[in-house]
Amino acid sequence: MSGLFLSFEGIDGAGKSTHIEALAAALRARGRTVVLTREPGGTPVAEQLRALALNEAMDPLTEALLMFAARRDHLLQVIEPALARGEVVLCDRFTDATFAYQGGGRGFDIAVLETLERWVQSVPALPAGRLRQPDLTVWFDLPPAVAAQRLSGARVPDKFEAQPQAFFERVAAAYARRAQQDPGRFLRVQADQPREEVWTELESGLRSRGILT
Ligand SMILES: Nc1ncnc2c1ncn2[C@@H]1O[C@H](COP(=O)(O)OP(=O)(O)O)[C@@H](O)[C@H]1O
Ligand SMILES: Cc1cn([C@H]2C[C@H](O)[C@@H](COP(=O)(O)OP(=O)(O)O)O2)c(=O)[nH]c1=O
Repeated sequence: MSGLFLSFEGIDGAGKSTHIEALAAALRARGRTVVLTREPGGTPVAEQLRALALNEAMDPLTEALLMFAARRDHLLQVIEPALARGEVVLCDRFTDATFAYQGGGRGFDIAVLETLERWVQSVPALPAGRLRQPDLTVWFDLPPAVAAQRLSGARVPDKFEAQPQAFFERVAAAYARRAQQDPGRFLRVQADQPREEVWTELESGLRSRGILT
């Protein structure tokens, strides 16, 4: 069986965590081996970089470099080996999050992010010039005001979750731009609905792409 790489994106509180576990169970029930992982993180080195990036103040270039450094380690140590074994990788966030948070939220230079993306996502398994990208990115699209309501009081906010709503408006707009640039890779799910309806929309999108049978 060939490997499958799915990433999950959206602003904080959009509902990713709620649905990733259920999807992992659905895929395992169909006989697939599933690797559940997340960014920044997924390896000991990348988890240390995550702790820095999510808790310490730093300039946007430093933040972007930490995200991509964590990603490089995660790709080489976890994602590429799993794909080579024919497994399914479900990754809670990937590079679109850097374009959304550092690019949109922080206003950092997109051209620099594109350069880093080319460096980091060039992997030995692919011919020169081709980048490792998710086969599909599920984008939980939720208005920032609704996300803020969901998260209020629910957990201690990290550095990003503590940002004002205007930051998340920019993040959401940057996700929309990324999706527009590569519509075939994105499955947009309208996340402002009850959990069961979000799941139904996700399931039917995955069925229509042959990922769930
Ligand atoms: N469709 C939904 N409607 C209402 N609340 C939701 C829905 N999906 C998730 N939640 C709640 O919103 C909060 C954020 O969801 P979560 O899955 O943790 O989001 P994310 O992983 O994208 O940050 C949680 O408290 C979760 O229980
Ligand atoms: C992958 C990535 C995440 N982030 C941010 C988005 C989130 O606020 C945070 C961690 O994401 P996440 O794991 O979704 O947080 P949680 O599980 O607590 O909801 O890191 C970036 O700013 N850039 C990135 O490249």
